[in-house]
Amino acid sequence: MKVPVATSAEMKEAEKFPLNISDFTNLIEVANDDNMDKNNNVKRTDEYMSMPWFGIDIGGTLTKLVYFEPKDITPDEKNTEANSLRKIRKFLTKNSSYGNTGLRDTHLQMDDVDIRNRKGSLHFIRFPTSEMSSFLSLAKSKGMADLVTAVCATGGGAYKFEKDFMHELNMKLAKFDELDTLIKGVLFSELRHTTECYYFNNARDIRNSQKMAYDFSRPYPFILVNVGSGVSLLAVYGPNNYKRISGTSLGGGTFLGLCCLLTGCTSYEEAIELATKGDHTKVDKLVKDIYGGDYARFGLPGDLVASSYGQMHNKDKQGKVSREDLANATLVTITNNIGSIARMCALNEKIDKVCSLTSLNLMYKSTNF
Ligand SMILES: Nc1ncnc2c1ncn2[C@@H]1O[C@H](COP(=O)(O)OP(=O)(O)OP(=O)(O)O)[C@@H](O)[C@H]1O
Ligand SMILES: CC(C)(CO)[C@@H](O)C(=O)NCCC(=O)O
Repeated sequence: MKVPVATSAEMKEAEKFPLNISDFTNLIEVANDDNMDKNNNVKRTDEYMSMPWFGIDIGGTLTKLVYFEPKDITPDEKNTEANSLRKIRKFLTKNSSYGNTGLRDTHLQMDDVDIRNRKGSLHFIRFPTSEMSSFLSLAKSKGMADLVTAVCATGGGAYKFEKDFMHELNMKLAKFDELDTLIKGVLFSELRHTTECYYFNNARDIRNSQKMAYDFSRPYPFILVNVGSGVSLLAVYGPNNYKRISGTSLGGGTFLGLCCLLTGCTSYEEAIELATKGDHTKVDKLVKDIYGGDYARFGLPGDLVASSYGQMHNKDKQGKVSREDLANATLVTITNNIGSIARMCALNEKIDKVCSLTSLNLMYKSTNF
């Protein structure tokens, strides 16, 4: 595969940009007929939109719903507010679970957010995409269809489920590209100085390393690694200037799928719990298992994984590993592989900043409406 490489002009251009609030005034996109082309792709973003404000990111594994709760409602507004709108606001903000599988991540809530001259809170709700039909039924029973005729949507599911939204809720999906949205989401949360962007100092000795805030005030250029079900790698040169440079199908979905197969676990939470307790060195073949120590000539330390799952061809060893070890090895395999690809991309692009974004620790990537 040919990997596109940044020209020196592109690199120079990229370095000029500091992070700038004016880039994000279009965060609330407007979903209405005038604003969408015949395929419901959004054309313009500069109009007023009536409440409620929602955005939905329908991914291959998880659907993420973001809801803006206005906190500056005037008494007048309260009086004229539709009863159904008030009910929906209460339903979403007073509960933390919805139906059988919907959950609100209260720890991710963003308060005192200014959007389109309104002050309020952003609430983040998620459910498995496989439960889309239950979500549509719930949304219908709560009267969503009476209040909203179009909702801004991203992720592959915005395309896949477009007809279902129309059929079940009579609701249009105003579609935004998932990678455009991803970048806006990253820059939006960074602007709020929430130190969502961090790194580990002394990362080689992870048990003694500390989590440090990363100063993202002059971000460009950077490589963005989006670990969803699959993985996309982007080279970002400016708020509206990026390219998708690579991808891999070995992502979060692979971790979860392999873990379920290998350990019999049935949920992501269980898979992560197991992985946290296990030891991958019982499963993998390390450099020292092959060399008896380091492979010094090429700088490969003895503790480096030489071959993922490399001990598992041996029946005796298979009998000695636990479910925890297998889950840990799966996590290490997937994350090491993503790390290697990210490093290769960074070298190719001559970019020294790599930012990884992942639901594996439940960060939300899109804050688009
Ligand atoms: N509660 C959860 N249930 C399922 N997977 C989870 C959960 N929490 C984190 N994950 C991990 O996050 C991954 C999904 O990440 P994300 O939501 O970013 O992807 P997606 O948007 O569904 O996929 P894609 O962008 O590839 O379409 C899963 O594959 C899994 O590894
Ligand atoms: C298909 C998407 C973009 C959907 O989010 C993602 O899952 C992905 O980037 N997968 C990896 C595809 C590849 O091998 O490049």
